Amino acid sequence: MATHLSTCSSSSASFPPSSFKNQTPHFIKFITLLRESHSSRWVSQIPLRILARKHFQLKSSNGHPLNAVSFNAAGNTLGQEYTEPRGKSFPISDSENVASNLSITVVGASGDLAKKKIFPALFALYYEDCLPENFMVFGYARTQMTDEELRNMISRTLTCRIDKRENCEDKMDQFLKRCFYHAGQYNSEEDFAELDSKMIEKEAGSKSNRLFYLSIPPNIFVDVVRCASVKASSANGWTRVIVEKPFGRDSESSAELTKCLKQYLAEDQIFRIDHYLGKELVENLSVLRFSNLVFEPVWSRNYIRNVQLIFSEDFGTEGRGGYFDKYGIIRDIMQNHLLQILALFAMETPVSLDAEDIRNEKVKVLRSMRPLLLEDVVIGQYKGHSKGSKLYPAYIDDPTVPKDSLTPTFAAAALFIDNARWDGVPFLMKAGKALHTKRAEIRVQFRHVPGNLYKRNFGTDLDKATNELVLRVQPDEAIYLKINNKVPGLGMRLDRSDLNLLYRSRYPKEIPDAYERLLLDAIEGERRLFIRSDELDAAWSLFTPLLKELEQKKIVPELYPYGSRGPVGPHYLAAKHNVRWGDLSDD
Ligand SMILES: NC(=O)C1=CN([C@@H]2O[C@H](COP(=O)(O)OP(=O)(O)OC[C@H]3O[C@@H](n4cnc5c(N)ncnc54)[C@H](OP(=O)(O)O)[C@@H]3O)[C@@H](O)[C@H]2O)C=CC1
Ligand SMILES: O=C1O[C@H](COP(=O)(O)O)[C@@H](O)[C@H](O)[C@H]1O
Repeated sequence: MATHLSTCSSSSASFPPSSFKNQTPHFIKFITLLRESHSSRWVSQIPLRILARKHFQLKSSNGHPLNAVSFNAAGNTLGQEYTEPRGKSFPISDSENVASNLSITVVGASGDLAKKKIFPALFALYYEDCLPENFMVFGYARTQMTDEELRNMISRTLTCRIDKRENCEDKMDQFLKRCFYHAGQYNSEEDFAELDSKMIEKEAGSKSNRLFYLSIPPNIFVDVVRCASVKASSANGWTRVIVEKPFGRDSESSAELTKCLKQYLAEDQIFRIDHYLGKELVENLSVLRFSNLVFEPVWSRNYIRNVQLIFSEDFGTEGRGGYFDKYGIIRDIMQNHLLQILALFAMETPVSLDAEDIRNEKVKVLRSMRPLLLEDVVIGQYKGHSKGSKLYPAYIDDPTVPKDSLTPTFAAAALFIDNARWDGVPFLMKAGKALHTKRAEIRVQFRHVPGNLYKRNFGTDLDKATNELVLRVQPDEAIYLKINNKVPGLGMRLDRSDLNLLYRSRYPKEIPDAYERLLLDAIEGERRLFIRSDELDAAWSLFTPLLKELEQKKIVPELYPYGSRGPVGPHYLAAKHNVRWGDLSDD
């Protein structure tokens, strides 16, 4: 049976409360007796949900008791005093949180990401009973809309899980009733003050926690944070802000953004999202490594020959060319998503699963890495292509992209971690748009078996006989290990097979979207899957010199046809480091 670490619950005043619904009868009896037998005020005053939490069952995504980080007795995540951005400073007690409101404001509610990911993820959390009883969702953007129009817009994007459809329509109606809209400018304190009034009205006077999701272009991040923190932050609970990428274009602009955000927010109020960290297989990477004895001992240069981080999409920048042309694939995918996976993959065993322990280890990896050199990078850009009667556009056919754009839509790079564990092991990244397939995977190629007894059976190409561990992040999540085995029969013929953990066979239920996990964690104050500012600085330090050189030298990307396997450059790059791309043999 699978062990489920993450469970959610909602509150109730009756006894036994709804939060006890998953408790054993034994536990409920124990709490009942405890309450009945203690006349002392301390037990009778402990809210029931807290007693339930302190027992064992509610878990956030790191396996810690739900709320253990954000709702601890000291008041906030690190046990420090919570500093509220309007200048007030006070501890928040556990009991105060029990009856609190949660208001989630999606800034940029009219946009693509909000419709595609954020509202559906919020609904999924609601459906799964992961949101507190008193929660509300506010949409904020410049577009004029009524509450009803927002609800219509959202309702078109909501879906029920394939495996959980019970009462789904009713749940949708209930969810939509909790959604409200406020139109305003992003730099208007007045408009945010009106939003605040609307929130207070709906919050019905009780204590409120507020989460703002900045689903807007980065040039207006700071305006929104200023207006929201000055005029719409919670007066008596926590205020947190989820910031979407891009976090700057290089070290300087990123540092500037961090500095500006920190004028209004403390670091622990800022949740920099990298949605790849919320993907199921990326979460499983550490579990696989640290909870199985067979992997950790081979997780080093002694056994691993190279690691490959591969991302490809079978569509171009359609509709996002304006944004993409300023950033390119290196900033869009490599500097964040792939580098985050690399850091998780390569980190030393953290002291614990606490956010700071994990982020400390990740930052050490990033700081041990060599900045990228131009000679270890190749770039490409897709060109138009016709297949039968269908015409596929070139990147520069996008009307929002300049005709002479040199922005890479494809890149491959070899990175190195100069520490004792990984010295000399190439970490190869490859990312591209408009390729022949959509996939994201981590491939670990092991060294040759020394003095292999079966060399004769493999022939001379030992590369073909090395073990390879693949974590297929998407689509069709799987973890498989390529091994050599004997073909059954009287002879001695060797074969390559896969030991395959295919998620859809093993776990026939829908895997939650990454945004669900991340939103839940932000609500819980769990920061493990969010990027700390020093991680961000270290990540930019690796890529900034290369990005500047590419731009200053106006390096021309190698063209590749839309829908192809990309340019040939990556093959030379891999060969230079004695690597063979693993995805070629798996296609
Ligand atoms: N879309 C995606 O798949 C992904 C997006 N992101 C990031 O998420 C954020 C939001 O993305 P997305 O929803 O695609 O963005 P959109 O371009 O759809 O913008 C979101 C909203 O912001 C407002 N807006 C757009 N452009 C401007 C502008 N120049 N000035 C002021 N307001 C503007 C619009 O609302 P209104 O006019 O009503 O005010 C729009 O509906 C961005 O930071 C993006 O980089 C990250 C990963 C994936
Ligand atoms: O952050 C981004 O990610 C998407 C790909 O995300 P996925 O979860 O669908 O794999 C990518 O299309 C986009 O360009 C980038 O900004």
